[in-house]
Amino acid sequence: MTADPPLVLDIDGTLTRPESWGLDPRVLDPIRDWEAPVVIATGKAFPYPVALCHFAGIPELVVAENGGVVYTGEDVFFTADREAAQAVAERYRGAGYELGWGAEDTVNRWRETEVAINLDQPVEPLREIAAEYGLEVVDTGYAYHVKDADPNKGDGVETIADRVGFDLAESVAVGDSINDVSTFEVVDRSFAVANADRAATEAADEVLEDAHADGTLSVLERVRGSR
Ligand SMILES: O=C(O)COP(=O)(O)O
Ligand SMILES: [Mg+2]
Repeated sequence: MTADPPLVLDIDGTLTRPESWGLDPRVLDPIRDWEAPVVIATGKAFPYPVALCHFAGIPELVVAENGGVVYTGEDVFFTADREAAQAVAERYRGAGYELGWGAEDTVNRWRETEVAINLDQPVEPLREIAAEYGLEVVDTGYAYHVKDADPNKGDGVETIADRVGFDLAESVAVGDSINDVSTFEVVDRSFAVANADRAATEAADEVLEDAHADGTLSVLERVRGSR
């Protein structure tokens, strides 16, 4: 019982501060010092988790766009096509709605396999249009994601574990929302932070007492050296 277990970490709601955007900087040191692979698995567009790894000083092992983009540190895999999601976004705009991120839209600017819509925009028309294109709308609590139903974070994590050569049966995942359920299913031990939504809470092996980064830091403390 000396090695650290590999980690699969979500970003929003999991590495962030309560009630605001933004990383909790206390997570950076334990992640950097972790003596096993750390996979960042997020709904955010590819550059965001890559930048997080870069600034944390860890290898870039990344599942972005809810599994649509997977980076093993050597190869990038795209598991979905943005075309249909883009068509849904255009129809939604044509019906008089907005994606809700302003003119330059850095939320979608580098997004390659799905489209994200601000939670302050009406979701029902979005769901109706997405259904016409055979796509789903996933509400992460941070954005509505219009995406292919097939790719998910868990599949992406499996691809990375396979390529990097670590054992998911020894790994730990922490997350906060429905888009983390698939990662919970592929690891040994899964934890939902206290602010997690119902889907994540029900799927996790354990629901933490602490919320956001406090919850994640408590897991890191607990599982360090536990493999
Ligand atoms: O992009 C989102 O909506 C949520 O991102 P997350 O998967 O890192 O929590
Ligand atoms: Mg999240």
